[in-house]
Amino acid sequence: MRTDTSILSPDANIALSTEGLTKVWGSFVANSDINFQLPVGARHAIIGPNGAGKTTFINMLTGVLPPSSGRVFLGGEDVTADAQERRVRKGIARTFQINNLFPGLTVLESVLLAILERKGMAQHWFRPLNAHAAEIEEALDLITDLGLEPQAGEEVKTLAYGKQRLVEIALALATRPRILLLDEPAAGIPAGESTEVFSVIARLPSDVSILFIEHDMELVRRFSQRITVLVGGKVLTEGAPDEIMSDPRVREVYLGEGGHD
Ligand SMILES: Nc1ncnc2c1ncn2[C@@H]1O[C@H](COP(=O)(O)OP(=O)(O)OP(=O)(O)O)[C@@H](O)[C@H]1O
Repeated sequence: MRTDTSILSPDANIALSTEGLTKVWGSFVANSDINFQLPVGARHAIIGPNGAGKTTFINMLTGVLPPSSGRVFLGGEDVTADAQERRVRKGIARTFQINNLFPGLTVLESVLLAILERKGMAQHWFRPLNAHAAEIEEALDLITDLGLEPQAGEEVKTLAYGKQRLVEIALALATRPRILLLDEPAAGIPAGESTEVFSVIARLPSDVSILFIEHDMELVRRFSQRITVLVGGKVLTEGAPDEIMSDPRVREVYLGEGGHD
C-alpha cells in the first residue's frame, strides 16, 4: 500500500514526476515501477551501471518512448499521452546532437532558428534580419549566457565538441523549458571541457529544473544536489551526493564495479 500520497496530488514545488513508470520489451523489464519526483529548480543526477535503464527512463519523460504502464506528470498535469512536440511546448526539453539538426549554420543562426521555431515563425527565417530584431537579441542573450559569444559567427560543426554540447543546450533552452533533460551532456568530450559544460549548466536559471544522466562520479558529486541510483531498471536508492557515494549498496553495484566504459 502506498503511504506517500503527495505524488498523487499536484504540488507546486514538483516540476516533474512519475508514477509506476514501467517499460518492458517482451519479457525484459528495462524500467520497473519508477516513482520519481523532480523538485522545481533541481539539479538531479541519475546514475547506474550500463544497461540500468537510465536512457529508457529519460526517453519516457520526453515522449520518445511510450511507457508500458505508469504515468508522467508535468507539474500536476498528466502528459503520458502527449507526443514529444507537445511536451516540448509544455516545457520539457532535451538536447539533440547538433550535427543532425542544422548542418552548415553558425551558432547564432542555429539558436535564432530554434527561437523562431518556438514562436512558430521558422518558415519566415528568410525575411530581412531586421524583421527579427527581438529574436536576434534573445539569441545573443542566450549565447552570452552560455559563454559562446566568441563563437557566435562560427559554423557549429567547426567548434570543439565541448562548445557543440553547449550549443545543443542553447537550442534546448531556446524552447524556454521548465525542465531540461540531459543524457550524458559531457559524453565524448575531453575532461577539461566537460567541467566547463557542467559549470555552464550549474549557472542556468534556478527556475529551470535539470535532470541529467552522468557517468563521471566527480562531475555528479560537484554538480548534483540529489542522485537517483538505477540498477536493473529499478530505483536502488535516492539521496544527497555524500549519502549516495558512501552507501555500501551503491559502492557494491556501481562504484565497486571498477569504472564505466
Ligand atoms: N528498443 C529496445 N528493445 C529491447 N531492449 C532495449 C531497447 N532499448 C534498450 N534496450 C535495453 O534496455 C536496457 C536499458 O537500456 P538503457 O539504454 O536505458 O540503459 P542505460 O542505463 O542508459 O545504459 P548506458 O549507461 O549503457 O547508456 C539495456 O539492456 C538495453 O539493451
